Amino acid sequence: MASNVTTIRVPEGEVPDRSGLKRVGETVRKRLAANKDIYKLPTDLAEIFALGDFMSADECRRMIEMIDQVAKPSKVFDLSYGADYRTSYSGDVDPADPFVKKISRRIDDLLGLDSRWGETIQGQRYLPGQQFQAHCDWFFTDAKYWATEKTRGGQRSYTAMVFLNAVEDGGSTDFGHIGLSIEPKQGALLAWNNADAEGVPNPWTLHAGMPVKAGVKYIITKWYRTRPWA
Ligand SMILES: O=C(O)CCC(=O)C(=O)O
Ligand SMILES: [Fe+2]
Repeated sequence: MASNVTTIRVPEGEVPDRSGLKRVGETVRKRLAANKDIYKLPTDLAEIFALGDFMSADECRRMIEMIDQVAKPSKVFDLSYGADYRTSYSGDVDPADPFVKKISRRIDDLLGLDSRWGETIQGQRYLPGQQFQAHCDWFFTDAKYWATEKTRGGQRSYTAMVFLNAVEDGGSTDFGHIGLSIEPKQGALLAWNNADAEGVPNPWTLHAGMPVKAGVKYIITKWYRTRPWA
């Protein structure tokens, strides 16, 4: 079962939501190129961007408290993954909460994306030994869940993630095929295009939340679709 964990299944034939993926990529590329605080990670294999101090220490602490209130064992979309695949605890922070709304809008604004395309922000907590093994955030359009997901916003285009604390040891976000490892830094945002410039889901975006060795790791993630999410 665990053997398919790192298998890359590139969609064959027609690529669902290709024009949407291409459009989102162009929108964000243009938007971030005009932002001098943005750092583009040094690779041509995927578009990955970083921004320090996206959230203040106070905002991070407040979000961590909210995550502790909603965190339950994490789920994965593809049930064929093994049991140790995503061992973190996660939960949606209240999308109606004014503070969550503020952070959510700030992410939309940074990327230049329509808030309607964004999923609810998900919080995630990793204790020592917990991890999110290598995966891509885009949906496998040959999987069962796609029948539902295609009607509720379609393919995932962009991912935005914020590290809410520095981790004592471990817990980096690793893009294994590209050879990039990003250490958690409080308030820092990472965002990447899950597709390539042509609108095809990009297997180079394979990434993992590496096991926490000491301390605890908190993050929030916001995934964007190609059409309004519902
Ligand atoms: O925890 C991490 O560093 C990665 C999280 C992740 O891949 C996700 O939320 O999609
Ligand atoms: Fe991910």
